[in-house]
Amino acid sequence: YHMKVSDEDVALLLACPSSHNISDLSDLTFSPRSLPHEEMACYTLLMFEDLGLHVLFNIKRETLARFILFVKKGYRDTPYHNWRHAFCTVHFAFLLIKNLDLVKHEYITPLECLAFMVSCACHDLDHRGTTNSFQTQSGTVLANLYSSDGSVMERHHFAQAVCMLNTQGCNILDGIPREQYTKCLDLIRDLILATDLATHFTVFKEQQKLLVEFQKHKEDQRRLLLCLFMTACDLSDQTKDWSVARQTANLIYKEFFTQGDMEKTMGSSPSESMDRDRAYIPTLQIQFLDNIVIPLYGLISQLFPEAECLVEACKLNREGWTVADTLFSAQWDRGGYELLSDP
Ligand SMILES: Cc1nc2ccc(C(=O)NCC(C)C)cc2n2c(-c3cc(OC(C)(C)C)ccc3Cl)nnc12
Ligand SMILES: [Mg+2]
Ligand SMILES: [Zn+2]
Repeated sequence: YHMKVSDEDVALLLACPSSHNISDLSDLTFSPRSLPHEEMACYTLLMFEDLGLHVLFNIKRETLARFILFVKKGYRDTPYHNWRHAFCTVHFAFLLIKNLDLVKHEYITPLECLAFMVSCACHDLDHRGTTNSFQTQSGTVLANLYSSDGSVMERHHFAQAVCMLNTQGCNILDGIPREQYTKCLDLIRDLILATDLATHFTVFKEQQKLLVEFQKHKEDQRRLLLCLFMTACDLSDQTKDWSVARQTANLIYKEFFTQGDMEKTMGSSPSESMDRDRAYIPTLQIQFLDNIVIPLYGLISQLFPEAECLVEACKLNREGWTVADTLFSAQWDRGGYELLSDP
């Protein structure tokens, strides 16, 4: 298992020349999907260092580099839930921390900042491109392990994160005093579990109460805010321009339809979103934006006015889908699906 990341890989990453400097990446509109695949590990290292986390928690640069490379290898080559998605998620956390000045204004503590960045990197580790209900319905090993507690995939992602941290030479938390280490791991667990869509709705009601008057000194309120930020990071492609939002939908439905095909072969009938013969993507995306994405960034922008541009970007993408809808329905019977693929 250890041979997955060689000392040469680590040395290469430590010497990584980056074509942009980190300030180019710090704007809320910057799209991390525009960066070359082979530079993502390097930018992950640079983001952690830019936040000064290695100094605060005396993390050796070599340990951080090895951890990042292990996390990168911990993702499978699925259309959407891959290392690039994890990188985009970490990048958006970086954007929130920098642009909302979260640590400076004491919305989160430095330890919470570290847990937030690590949770984003690890939040979809070893994803197979299938949903929680697919695990349970097809009785996978992961379902046997976790289905009694729900959030099957998210519990697996957390278990994988713990496994990474316990790998020799990768434990970026081993420089932290015992009681802070436990608190950090507990927070990583909550933050990764927060990315289960099924629990999002219940928690979101709680988070809306935060709006009334947010008390920074209350740890449970900061934890709710961090869970809100986790879903915002997970969905951050929706805050970029139309070409990114459309391409992401393309990748997600590639995964969904593959799962639907598998479910058909297994004799069970897939839900509409998973069924390539029934799903109409523009309508599904407009519903997703209206029901989940826009309310989420809307709540964040009520707490942080500087995040208003994120809501505007999501609304523009919603417009994109209404235009696609008119185009699609005009061409739909003639296989308008190709419209989704890149020109
Ligand atoms: C563009 C976009 N469309 C989506 C459309 C539908 C769904 C979906 O899961 N529908 C239910 C199933 C049973 C059919 C998710 C979508 N999605 C996500 C996403 C969000 C997640 O959960 C949080 C982060 C908590 C919201 C968790 C996983 C994913 Cl893939 N990310 N981007 C998207
Ligand atoms: Mg996930
Ligand atoms: Zn994700």
